[in-house]
Amino acid sequence: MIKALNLTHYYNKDLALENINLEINKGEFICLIGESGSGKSTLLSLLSTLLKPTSGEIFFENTNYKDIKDIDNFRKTNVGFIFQFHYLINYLTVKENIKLANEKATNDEIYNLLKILKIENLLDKYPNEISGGQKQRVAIARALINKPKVIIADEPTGNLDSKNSLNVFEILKKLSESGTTIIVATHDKELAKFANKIYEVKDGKIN
Ligand SMILES: Nc1ncnc2c1ncn2[C@@H]1O[C@H](COP(=O)(O)OP(=O)(O)OP(=O)(O)O)[C@@H](O)[C@H]1O
Repeated sequence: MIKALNLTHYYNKDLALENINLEINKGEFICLIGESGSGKSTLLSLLSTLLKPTSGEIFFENTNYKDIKDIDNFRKTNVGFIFQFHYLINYLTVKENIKLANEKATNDEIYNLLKILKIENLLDKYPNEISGGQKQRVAIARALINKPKVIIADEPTGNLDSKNSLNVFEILKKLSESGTTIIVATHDKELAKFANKIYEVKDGKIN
């Protein structure tokens, strides 16, 4: 589904990733592990079109990223993002935060999604009225509302306790089992065991 060929990325003159080759199939759950600064976030940014590689190619369902005309629209329709910090807007309710990602989402769609994530009772709450784990589940709902084919998550549990972290990975696992491709960067080797494949990024390389 996603294929990366000989990806190399420099920030100015600093090499961040070198000659990465990856093939990710539909519904796979991939974990990138590695030390801080090893290049995980850079790789996620390249795979999700947020960043253009210095050299190399990336294909999405056999289409070269370079041939995609409207990359913003491509990203909006195909990729859902989850980050370490939830980036919810404090003066909007849970429902309104999710609507920001998809203004056409109906109340029923939002309710059903929140029900799957077991937070349907939080629909009209504001972010500062709910817990950290609940906020991250709202962020997951926001990433899912467009029914993306791929979820890219960068340290999605970096800010959560172990129980909530486990819960987030269980949700991601279920999503992959229903066909969504999941690519996650994490420091946590135990949580990485949820993945079908673990890649270690070290000094900008995958061995
Ligand atoms: N925007 C940027 N400009 C310049 N250098 C950058 C930028 N982003 C990352 N780097 C550098 O690229 C290298 C890889 O960083 P990256 O953020 O991809 O690592 P990481 O494995 O995700 O780290 P962490 O686990 O701390 O998030 C590091 O040396 C970092 O300093």
